Amino acid sequence: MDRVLVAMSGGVDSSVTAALLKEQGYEVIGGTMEIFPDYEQPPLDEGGCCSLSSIEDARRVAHHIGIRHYTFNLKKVFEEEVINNFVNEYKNARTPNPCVVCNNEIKFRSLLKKALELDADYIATGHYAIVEHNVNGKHLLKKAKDVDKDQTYMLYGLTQFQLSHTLMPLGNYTKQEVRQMAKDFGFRIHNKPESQEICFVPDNNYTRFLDENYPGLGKPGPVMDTDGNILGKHKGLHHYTIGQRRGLGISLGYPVYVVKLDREKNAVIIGPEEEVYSKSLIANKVNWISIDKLTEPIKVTARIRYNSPESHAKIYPVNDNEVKVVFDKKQRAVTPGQSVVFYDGKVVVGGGIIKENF
Ligand SMILES: Nc1ncnc2c1ncn2[C@@H]1O[C@H](COP(=O)(O)OP(=O)(O)OP(=O)(O)O)[C@@H](O)[C@H]1O
Repeated sequence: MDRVLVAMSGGVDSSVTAALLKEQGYEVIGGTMEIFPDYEQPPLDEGGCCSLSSIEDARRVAHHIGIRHYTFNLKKVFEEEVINNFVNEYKNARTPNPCVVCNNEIKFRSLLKKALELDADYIATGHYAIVEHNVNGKHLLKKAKDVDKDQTYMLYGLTQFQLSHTLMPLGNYTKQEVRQMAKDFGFRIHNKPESQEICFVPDNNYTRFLDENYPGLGKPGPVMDTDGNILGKHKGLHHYTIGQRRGLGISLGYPVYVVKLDREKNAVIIGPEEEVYSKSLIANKVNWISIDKLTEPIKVTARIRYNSPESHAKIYPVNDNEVKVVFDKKQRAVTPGQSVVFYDGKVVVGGGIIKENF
């Protein structure tokens, strides 16, 4: 019988994952990660991911379905890999995706290591995505049936080794079906609200999180137009992101947007809306899933942020680590630090992190 460690957050999705796999005949073990640094522990009753009440929820579900449950303290590696990267990216005037780093470095590296140490064959999560093993010698990642919930954008960084040891049984269900299953399994948590966007940032207010915990991260500086004329003052680059219109405090008689964050000049560059669009980008830290490597240009659809639609593009090899993406139509707010993910229909081809746009 194959053994699987289910990553249990105490939420609906991972609880149903554990119950489904048990029904399918796996030997299931539950594992909950403690990842919040001590300064960010939510109050007991708030119940965000990996708060004490979430660990209790996960434990209760594990007991209910009759499986072993472990708690793993991964606070140190989470702080080193995810939070430090998040803070540094803002320091470097970029806009990060911490969930991508968490998947690559925490869930599918540190937690997978724990799973293998427990002699598990697989790790399973409640992500909405489909993993298909051994398709023409590849382990594929595909979009979820529930397109609104699809999480492949956050998972493109998984290696073939990681995918070979991964199960994501929710990919073929809609969220509504999963909630119904949670109810049918008799889980008290069946109507628990969705988890928030960035688990370690309260109320998704990342500027407050950065200002409170990392004072001095950004310094005030000039707001300029693309010709270098100074038009005002900003509060620190981490308060701004490309495409932003509100909160600039500048009136030029026409709408203006952030078009670039210039780290060298510590300047927010603004301009009219057409300057927010770009046709091409360079991405680095690329990872390929359905292909071994990019040797010649190919046509794909590409997504430049979590909730954006896919756009037609051609991707060109630059070197082993970098790729150039040329879109058929100009894209709005191509943002350094965000990931770009490439698809061939439902299949994830690969992706990388946006380094520059032009
Ligand atoms: N603290 C944690 N410990 C163990 N696994 C976790 C933890 N947080 C998240 N996961 C795993 O990662 C998956 C995706 O996390 P995400 O934050 O997107 O949660 P979610 O989609 O709201 O799922 P859930 O309903 O299970 O909380 C979860 O389904 C779970 O398998």
